[in-house]
Amino acid sequence: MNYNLNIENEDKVKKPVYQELKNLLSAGAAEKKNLVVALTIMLINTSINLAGPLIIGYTIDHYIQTKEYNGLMMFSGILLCMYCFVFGASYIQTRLMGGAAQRIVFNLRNIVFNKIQELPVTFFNQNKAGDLISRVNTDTDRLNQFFSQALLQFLSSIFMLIAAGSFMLIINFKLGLVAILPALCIWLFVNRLSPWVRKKNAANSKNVGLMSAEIQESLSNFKVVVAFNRRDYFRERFDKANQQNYTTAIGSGIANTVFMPVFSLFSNIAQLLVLIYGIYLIKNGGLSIGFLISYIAYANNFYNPIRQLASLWASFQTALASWDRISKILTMDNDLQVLKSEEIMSSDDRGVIEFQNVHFGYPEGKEILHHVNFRLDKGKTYAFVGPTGGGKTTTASIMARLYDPLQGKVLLKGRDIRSYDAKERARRIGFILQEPILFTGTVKENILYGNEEYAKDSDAAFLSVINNAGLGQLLNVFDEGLDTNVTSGGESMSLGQRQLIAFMRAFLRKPDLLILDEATANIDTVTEQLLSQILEKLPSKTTLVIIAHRLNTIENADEIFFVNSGEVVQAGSFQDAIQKLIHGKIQS
Ligand SMILES: Nc1ncnc2c1ncn2[C@@H]1O[C@H](COP(=O)(O)OP(=O)(O)OP(=O)(O)O)[C@@H](O)[C@H]1O
Repeated sequence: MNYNLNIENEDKVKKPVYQELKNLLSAGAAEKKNLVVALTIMLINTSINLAGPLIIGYTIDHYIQTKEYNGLMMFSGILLCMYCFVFGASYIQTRLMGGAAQRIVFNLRNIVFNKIQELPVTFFNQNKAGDLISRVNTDTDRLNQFFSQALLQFLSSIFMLIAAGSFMLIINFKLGLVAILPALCIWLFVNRLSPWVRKKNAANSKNVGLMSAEIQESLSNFKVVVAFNRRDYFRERFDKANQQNYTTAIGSGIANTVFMPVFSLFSNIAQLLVLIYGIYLIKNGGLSIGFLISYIAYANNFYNPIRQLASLWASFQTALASWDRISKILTMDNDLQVLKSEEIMSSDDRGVIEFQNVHFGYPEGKEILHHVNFRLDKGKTYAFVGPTGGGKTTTASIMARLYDPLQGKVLLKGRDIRSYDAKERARRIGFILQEPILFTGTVKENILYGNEEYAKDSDAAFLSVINNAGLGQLLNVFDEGLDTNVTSGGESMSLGQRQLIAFMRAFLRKPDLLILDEATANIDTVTEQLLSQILEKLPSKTTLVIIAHRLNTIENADEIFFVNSGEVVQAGSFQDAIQKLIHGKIQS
């Protein structure tokens, strides 16, 4: 599956407007009830507004020309009541839609965020965090604007347009045709230009995302930026992204306003035509003055919504472009699915983890692992060594099913690793990354991350769990022990401290397989020795995989594997491996 959100699907078919609107409305499906009530109010209001000109025309012909002022007062009163009702109903409708729009965006943000959480590591490799933030924040906000302000105006304009058009044709068919003809020119114009406007808006949304990604990258790497004095470099990059954003924003601004003058021109032409032809009809006795006034009001009621649609069209197109960006995330599936029908083979005798003819490459990259076969047995310690970029972390990531092989199979306890659900797999496999990730909170909360077993323990109970596991001494490096605050996603901790927290986090889960990817590289020698003593206390069932560059870390390994140029070669014990290296049987 292609997880790159910014790769456009070339053969995307253009959908008709009603289909697009339906898609957009699906975002607000949960607010259907409120939308229906608001829509009903809108229909009543529009109908009342439509009746207005008819009543005015009737009053002119029957009461003003005949000077019956009682009737005039009565109809003026009726009109006043109608307009007051419209005012009250519009207020209710606006409040209803404002609340509904906020709830739609609230739910949508949750849905998009949860969806992002479900997606595999490849998705995060292929998309920049800043762009994702922009989709969750900015694009959902644009939908909010559409739902709270534009949607009902949009629908009411369409309704008013159809109703006023029909009224005009019913009252006087020929005059109706004269009035409506210029609108056909507008329709042709809009039809031709809409794809262009949509493209301009999509380009602008994309650039907002790219700019946000640029900001995110420089902010999250600010230390390197400052240390290498690369502020200019990032300033230049930001300037470029900002410039692109500015250019596309101007493009979309022009596209969004291009309809306006055209709409005004044709609506003025229409009114002029109605007036000329209407006077001609009055002269020949085919129309009364009252009706011509009603007619001009209807022509207004017909062209005003078109003018309104011109500005709403932009909002509609922007919302569509944003909905496109959001729904791209929503339609993505995690391709690391759990296999349902995997036959459970006899477990332990097949080892803890086994690679069977595994081939792997990152998306759009060359193959990294070729034809890899090995088996790791229960309770043993294995070391994976090899040159930088040789494929050690990739091999470990496949063991933890962060990725699936392109070919071949990985077995966990004799069963295809794809048949384990995520919870079970995470319970069985502990993975300490080269750069452990911490979350804002306390040391305790970070150790307990993803561990339900001790989640409800009191502080004292949890401390005794830590002490019983022999981890107590590791807490000495934190000023306030378990209560030490972790801020800015771990930035307040040294790398070594972060590694210790990640170590305790993994250790307490008592996994079947514990992978340490350069996990002790930033810890002082004394603490490292302490860690190796603690590792000896791991349950005898736990298989340990150590990825390391320092020889002392792997001395006690039962078996060494060399990982180089995508090949994983079994090299025997530490001594055997050294001998093989000396005699050049393994390429270092
Ligand atoms: N997310 C990724 N997307 C594309 N290519 C990647 C990705 N991660 C790693 N690679 C590539 O895969 C190859 C193996 O990388 P890997 O991280 O597995 O090596 P390593 O042996 O662990 O290196 P080191 O000792 O430096 O940690 C490298 O060529 C690297 O550029």
